[in-house]
Amino acid sequence: MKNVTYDVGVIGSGPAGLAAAFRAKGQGKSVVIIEKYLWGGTCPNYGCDPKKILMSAVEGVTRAQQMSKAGLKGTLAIDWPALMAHKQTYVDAVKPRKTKGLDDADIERVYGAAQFISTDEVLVAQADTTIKATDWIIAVGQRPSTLPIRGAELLGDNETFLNLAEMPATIAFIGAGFVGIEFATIASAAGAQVHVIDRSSEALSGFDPEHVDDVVQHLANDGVEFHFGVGVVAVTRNSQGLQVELADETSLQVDAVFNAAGRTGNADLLAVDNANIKIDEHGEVLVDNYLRSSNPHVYSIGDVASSPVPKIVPVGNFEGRYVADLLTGATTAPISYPATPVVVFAKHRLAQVGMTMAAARANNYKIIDFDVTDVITFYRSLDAAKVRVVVDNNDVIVGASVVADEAEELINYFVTIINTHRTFAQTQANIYAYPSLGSDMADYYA
Ligand SMILES: Cc1cc2nc3c(=O)[nH]c(=O)nc-3n(C[C@H](O)[C@H](O)[C@H](O)COP(=O)(O)OP(=O)(O)OC[C@H]3O[C@@H](n4cnc5c(N)ncnc54)[C@H](O)[C@@H]3O)c2cc1C
Ligand SMILES: NC(=O)c1ccc[n+]([C@@H]2O[C@H](COP(=O)([O-])OP(=O)(O)OC[C@H]3O[C@@H](n4cnc5c(N)ncnc54)[C@H](O)[C@@H]3O)[C@@H](O)[C@H]2O)c1
Repeated sequence: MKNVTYDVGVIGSGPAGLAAAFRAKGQGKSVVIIEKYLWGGTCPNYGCDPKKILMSAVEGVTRAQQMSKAGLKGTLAIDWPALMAHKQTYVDAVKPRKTKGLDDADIERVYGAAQFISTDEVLVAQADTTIKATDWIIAVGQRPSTLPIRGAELLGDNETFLNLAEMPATIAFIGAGFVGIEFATIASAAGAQVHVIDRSSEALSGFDPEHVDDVVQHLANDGVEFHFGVGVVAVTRNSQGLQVELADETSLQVDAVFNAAGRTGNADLLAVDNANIKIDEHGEVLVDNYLRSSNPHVYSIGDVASSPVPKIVPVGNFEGRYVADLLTGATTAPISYPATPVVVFAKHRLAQVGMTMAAARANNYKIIDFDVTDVITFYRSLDAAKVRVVVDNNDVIVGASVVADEAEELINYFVTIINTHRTFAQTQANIYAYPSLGSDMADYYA
């Protein structure tokens, strides 16, 4: 058994863990990082990045469909195996790139599942190693929640969907959250007949309901069938494939079913009791506003931290850098998050940042609607685009929601506007390239 000691130990090599490791090492700490599965974690291997690559083909098909009314002839179709091969070239390069980056930075890597054996020590049995660290950072992410239904073992998840060799003819997604809506978009564009089932009455909770309706309607127009307000009771195999039994006593016959019903933290697998670390019933580490757990030398960041912020890559990065700065004394302040944009990569993207529309209504803030369909960027590709903005009592922009082909880019302008506390008039202080998403903003209030 090998016994080693470091200043900082990081468990999990996803976006959060890597950000912490590089920052702590860059500030002079000795650092070890432990990974039990794929170096780089969820996002680049079986999350955001492969999804966004598959989405490129969807974007191409969508743009061609829109332009078929305006001078573009012919139809485009997704060649799934070829698209998957393209995706895989990206994913295959992740591990060598991440491990080389760690090696070049002189950050020690250990492969295997970590478990705490005392308040400052971890065992990685697969590597026959125990590791002591002055401070530990838990960045072990989340896994798909297990659905409490009969036949749960027949369901695929985000990883199996993003590795499908062939697109099944009919698919059901359980859950109309981020994963269900994004994967339904991809599967539908690739030719599958798609069902989305959600026990709640609407998709994408937390987003502006009217903009969510637009996203759902765009998908429904393409033939995606939504089943809201009904749970799944069981999934069973029969001679034609899989049968999904719904709580309203109807059933669906499909070729594949995917669990998109939420995720649960991985901290329950870390033997946290041995280190006096408290976790909640969702497998997430309870943290204070320094991201410190109940053990003062153990911190938690990214998806597995029980913090009130979206579980997305840029938040994990931000938290990783913050905790490293805390450990090196570069900061002593509690964590404070800037405006954080979230995006649903549906057929027409839905993005929001800052104050939600629900909070705006509760605060009696003004909500301004812009139908920007006729503004040059959206007009040229016949995109039905909408922007909704919240301003406070001083006309300062404090929130925005966008449904548009390029919402994930447009929302970034609002990130800067909100972080710099600008009014609409003050956004005219910048000159943006014309015509572009930036210059379009002048038209919003022209
Ligand atoms: C399908 C999908 C699409 C997504 N799309 C987006 C998107 O478009 N934009 C966005 O911002 N976010 C997206 N996300 C969310 C994003 O992937 C996560 O927020 C991000 O990966 C979290 O980073 P993390 O470092 O906290 O955890 P992870 O990336 O999950 O990394 C945790 C790592 O810890 C390892 N680990 C777990 N337990 C142990 C252990 N005991 N010992 C050692 N290692 C361990 C895991 O193997 C994993 O590699 C998506 C997620 C999914 C599932
Ligand atoms: N674009 C992005 O940034 C992106 C993309 C994918 C995932 N993510 C991250 O991953 C997390 C998980 O995403 P997700 O879509 O799995 O979860 P989610 O929480 O966004 O949505 C889960 C949905 O499943 C429904 N549901 C739960 N249990 C159910 C049941 N038994 N039967 C039917 N419906 C049920 C819920 O009502 C909800 O609508 C997100 O919170 C997000 O942070 C982000």
